[in-house]
Amino acid sequence: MQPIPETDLILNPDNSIYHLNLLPEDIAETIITVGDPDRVGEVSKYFDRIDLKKGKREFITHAGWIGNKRVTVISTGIGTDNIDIVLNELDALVNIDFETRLIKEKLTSLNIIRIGTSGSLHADIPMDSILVSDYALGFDALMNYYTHHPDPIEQELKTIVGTHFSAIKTVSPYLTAGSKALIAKIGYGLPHGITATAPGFYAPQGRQVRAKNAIPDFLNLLQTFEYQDQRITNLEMETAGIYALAKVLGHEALSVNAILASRAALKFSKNPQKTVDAAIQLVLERL
Ligand SMILES: O=P(O)(O)O[C@H]1O[C@H](CO)[C@@H](O)[C@H]1O
Ligand SMILES: O=c1cc[nH]c(=O)[nH]1
Repeated sequence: MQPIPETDLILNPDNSIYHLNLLPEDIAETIITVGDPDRVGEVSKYFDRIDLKKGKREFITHAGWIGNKRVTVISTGIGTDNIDIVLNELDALVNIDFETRLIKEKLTSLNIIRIGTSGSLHADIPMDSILVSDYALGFDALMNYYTHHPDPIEQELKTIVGTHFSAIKTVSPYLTAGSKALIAKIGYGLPHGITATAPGFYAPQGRQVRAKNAIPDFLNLLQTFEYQDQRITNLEMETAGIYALAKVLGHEALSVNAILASRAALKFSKNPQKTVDAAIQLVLERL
């Protein structure tokens, strides 16, 4: 095995990983990701003890303890381009020996739980609810750059989805399941479905402010997808990248969505912080 060159695995002068600015001993095996850097403190304020605060750019990390469980919370910023960085660097922190630059013989599988905000596509998933992503469907380009192998159920759903969205010539959506173990442990009793991950917030989520949409019926296409007991429930910007890269790298991943927008009712939450806080408390209680 050849050592990974310093152009591919970049370490800072203090041996921390390039963007996250973290050392291997800084992270726990349970990682909560949030998009907004300000949400990191909203999670860690519930820790019994915080023993690490670090950051660089939009990647803010707090680590600490809930009872005798060590937990890390890290912000990803917006979009799957940032997820590429966060997932690869978290994986490197546990699975690459920074001294030898070799992949470790014994690999560690992290539990990665996103607490994000999202918009619901259906009237029966109201604003201010909390939803868990059984699957994530990426309309972004990230996974075109990685070798990945959908399992038979993912492949079947991906094919049906591809047919449903075949009018959109420029994208080939990718689909990955969330961790069954984490869904059972943390997602029980919550509304659930396929989360669509968009490469933007406005036209890529069917919004129109001034710039005109090239795919005017995109929202309707999302809302009308149905296959067996699955439908596309909500829209956000990171989950598909997390689910797909976590699977490629051998980690367990779950996305918990605080629903702030109801695209069916054309309404946005009047108290988003309360809903986000409810999602944070729910996840921490079930960890
Ligand atoms: O609240 P976060 O986690 O950032 O998630 C959602 O909010 C952002 C857009 O406002 C996107 O990142 C989207 O995925
Ligand atoms: O509608 C929404 C709400 C939050 N975040 C998104 O990406 N979309």
